[in-house]
Amino acid sequence: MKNRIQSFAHALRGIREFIALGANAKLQCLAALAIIVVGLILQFTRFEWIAVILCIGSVLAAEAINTAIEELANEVTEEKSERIRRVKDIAAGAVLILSLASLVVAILIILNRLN
Ligand SMILES: Nc1ncnc2c1ncn2[C@@H]1O[C@H](COP(=O)(O)OP(=O)(O)OP(=O)(O)O)[C@@H](O)[C@H]1O
Repeated sequence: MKNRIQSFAHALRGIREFIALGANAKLQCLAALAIIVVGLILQFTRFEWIAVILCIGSVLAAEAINTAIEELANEVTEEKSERIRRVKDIAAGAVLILSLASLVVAILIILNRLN
């Protein structure tokens, strides 16, 4: 049980560090807050909230993994490296894919509410 609590504490420390490290993370948290406020104003339905929560969770989790990959890559080498460039670009691409998909979901939900 103590191990479980310790793992949870480590994961919470990881979330704190990921938000402190990345400017992107702060922006994404701000965007999440904005859509939550819009949802409260437009009174999203239960299923719309499910979609929004999944989108927010996916983007933040992808950004956290991206940050972890960047940290690891920098530990491997801070010198110019084609492979490190590719690794970082692909990880950033994964965040972009989820961010764009989430943007489309948000737009569709908002348009649906306004109709
Ligand atoms: N060691 C390296 N060798 C070659 N290119 C690199 C290297 N480190 C970073 N890059 C390039 O610079 C970009 C930005 O990398 P950086 O580590 O500065 O991340 P960042 O500024 O936090 O970016 P992101 O917006 O993706 O979080 C990478 O996507 C990659 O194209």
